[in-house]
Amino acid sequence: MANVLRNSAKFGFSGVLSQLSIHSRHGRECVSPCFSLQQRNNSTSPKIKVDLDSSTGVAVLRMQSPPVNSLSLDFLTEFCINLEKLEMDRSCRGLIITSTLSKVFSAGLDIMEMYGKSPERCGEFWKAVQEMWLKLYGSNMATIAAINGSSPAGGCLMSIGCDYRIMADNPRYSIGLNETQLGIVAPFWFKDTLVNTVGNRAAELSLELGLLYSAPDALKIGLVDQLVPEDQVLSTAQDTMSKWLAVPGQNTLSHWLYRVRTLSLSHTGCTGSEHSPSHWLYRVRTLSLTLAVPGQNTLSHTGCTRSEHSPSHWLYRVRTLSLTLAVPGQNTLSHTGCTGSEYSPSHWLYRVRILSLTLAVPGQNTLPHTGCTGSEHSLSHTGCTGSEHSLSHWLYRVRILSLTLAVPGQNTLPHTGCTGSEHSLSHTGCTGSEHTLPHTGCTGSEYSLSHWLYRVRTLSLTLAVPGQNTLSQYTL
Ligand SMILES: CCCCCC/C=C\CC(=O)SCCNC(=O)CCNC(=O)[C@H](O)C(C)(C)COP(=O)(O)OP(=O)(O)OC[C@H]1O[C@@H](n2cnc3c(N)ncnc32)[C@H](O)[C@@H]1OP(=O)(O)O
Repeated sequence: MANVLRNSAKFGFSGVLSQLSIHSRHGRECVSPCFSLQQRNNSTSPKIKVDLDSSTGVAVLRMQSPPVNSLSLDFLTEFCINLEKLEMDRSCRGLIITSTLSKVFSAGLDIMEMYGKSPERCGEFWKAVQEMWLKLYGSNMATIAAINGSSPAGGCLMSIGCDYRIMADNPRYSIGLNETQLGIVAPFWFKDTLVNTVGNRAAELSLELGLLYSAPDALKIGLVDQLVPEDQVLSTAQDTMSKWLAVPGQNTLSHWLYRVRTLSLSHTGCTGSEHSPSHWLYRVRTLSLTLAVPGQNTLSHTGCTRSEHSPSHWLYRVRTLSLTLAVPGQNTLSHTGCTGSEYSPSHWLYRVRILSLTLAVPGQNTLPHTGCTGSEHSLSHTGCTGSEHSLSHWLYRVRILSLTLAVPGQNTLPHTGCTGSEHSLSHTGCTGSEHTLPHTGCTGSEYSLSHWLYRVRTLSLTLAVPGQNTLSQYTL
């Protein structure tokens, strides 16, 4: 195994990656996802077995592809077809995913798919990986991963694509997104899903170091929700599922409202070729940026229908949408002007993303605004000088600053042109009535920094709700 992995890295994952991303963006469009899935399923013996209990509405999907349930194109195709069938079967409300193999849930993406293959095949493969995640994470069924063995990389992605994870209490089993250890950069949606599961810091550490966690450690960081003796993994999943299915409207509210963080736009009623995952995964960012622009956050952008207009739906959804996805569709490394060693994947890809998120003030957070030049590799591209260049200073401050700036109508970077006093709140450069404080109804002692740093965070979140972004509606 080690040889396979070493060879894979040696023969150029980066080349494969670039081939794949090019192909994904320009590849042929998929007329019907279902049709294309069926077309490319060439396997003979089933790698997936599904049993649906019509009395409970719960299906158990068993992965049975020795030796390690690696996610090959055939495997993924079969997996997606089965998922799609269950999704369309209204009697099925819950899905449990498990493995028939001893010791392994899934070894993740099939390494053999990742070198020595034609660009077309790589494109198909990568599309299938995305489809697997989109279908799973976007499922209307309650989903539980019954992890009865090791689950590295893509296996972990599959697990965190589910609503709940029960793992065999065996310290020899491991789980995690270890791609970095293989010289592969986990795509942003792997990262987002991990962040949703374990939080920012744990995800950052995990991805930068490519960590695999033993079952007990995985429980500690929240990567799995429960450990049970190996022979009870499935029965516990079945018991747990009944709790999920007992939640009123489980297929809608509780399930969706909290999960849409990453997938939000696939939920927006788009049809036809727009379903093509590669298309979506790359475009969603740009589209969502639009949604995050104050004054343009209208529902019509998302194709939502009446029932989706319910406030609770939107309050949760748009809030996370605008924060999470308020990433300029272009905050890739090329925009930051990074070169050479700065591409070091584990460090930059994960950190820059956070940084650029911070700078994601709609409409104004483009680097051209910051007048960046050569030195833009550092955080100085925000135009700040002197001691502000210190990295730790910026990484922590900019985050707060940008929240402040995210207040509609006041979040203009051109306003910043900060000088001297920019360490104070006046660094937004606002004057007179533009001062943010009068807008928010704050007075006197409320101007104090600590007050602001903590309050503005909440305020700006609130303001990101479409149609309600008016300060007058809030009594502070
Ligand atoms: C396309 C570019 C985009 C990249 C973005 C996403 C990137 C990556 C996501 C991934 O999922 S990459 C895959 C990462 N997977 C791993 O690191 C897991 C590696 N495997 C293991 O750690 C172990 O095999 C195991 C799962 C813990 C099981 O251990 P066990 O001791 O039971 O079995 P082994 O002897 O190691 O393996 C048996 C047999 O299976 C082959 N194999 C294992 N993993 C894979 C795999 N991922 N793909 C293909 N084949 C795999 C292994 O070579 C052995 O084969 P033989 O030597 O018996 O022929």
